[in-house]
Amino acid sequence: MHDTGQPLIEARALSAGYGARPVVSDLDIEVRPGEVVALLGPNGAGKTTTLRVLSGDLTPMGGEVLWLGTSGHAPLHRRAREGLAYVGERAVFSRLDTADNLRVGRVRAERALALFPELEKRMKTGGGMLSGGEQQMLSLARALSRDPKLLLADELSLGLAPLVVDRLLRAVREAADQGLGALLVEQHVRKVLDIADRVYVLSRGRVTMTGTPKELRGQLDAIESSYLANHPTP
Ligand SMILES: Nc1ncnc2c1ncn2[C@@H]1O[C@H](COP(=O)(O)OP(=O)(O)OP(=O)(O)O)[C@@H](O)[C@H]1O
Repeated sequence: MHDTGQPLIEARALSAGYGARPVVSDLDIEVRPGEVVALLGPNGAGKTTTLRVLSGDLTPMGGEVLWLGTSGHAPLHRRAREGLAYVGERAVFSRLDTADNLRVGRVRAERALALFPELEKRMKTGGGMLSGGEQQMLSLARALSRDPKLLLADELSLGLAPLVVDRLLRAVREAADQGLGALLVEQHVRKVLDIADRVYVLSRGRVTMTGTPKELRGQLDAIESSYLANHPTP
């Protein structure tokens, strides 16, 4: 456990959604410096909605979000300037090479390569020609190179090979060991539990379980089968 201070972000009795309908309700969630927190749950549980409202991309319908100890709605771009990084869909410019992708993100190449040396041989390769894993390393390198206080990441490892998933999660863990707080929505339940300090499980818009990975180990099967219930196998 690497807890070093007051929460970077805190949701109190938070609800959010689209139109008149809340999709998530009564959320109490916090992330502190130095910790990796996993947000798990089946498709449609409201994980992306939770990240969006925490980031400032969606306005709360009820309750509050405290960002750096201050309550009130601040848009994503303001929170981004203050140290919030959001990694959602792969945001790589396919027509720019890796070096230019870093340049437009105002990231020093050396900094990104220190995080992901495997990108060095791909600096002149167009973003669209990178593998899914390389694209995600580039997205994560761009986010982490700015030394954010908080990382919110939505399915970093979607569709990636297990070794690449390990690599991305290890980079997040190492950044957290240097003080980053991270909230990760992740389908690879067992892998994320290997690096997480705490876990929230969301079901139908509410937190139904919370604890350390050790505390939740005995319930892994239940957590995973709740996913499977929403992913019928062919
Ligand atoms: N922009 C939107 N407008 C209206 N409804 C939305 C919007 N985005 C999501 N929803 C609805 O909100 C609910 C929760 O979606 P959300 O994407 O937050 O869940 P999730 O847990 O991230 O699921 P997934 O793993 O499938 O992305 C779903 O019923 C979805 O249809």
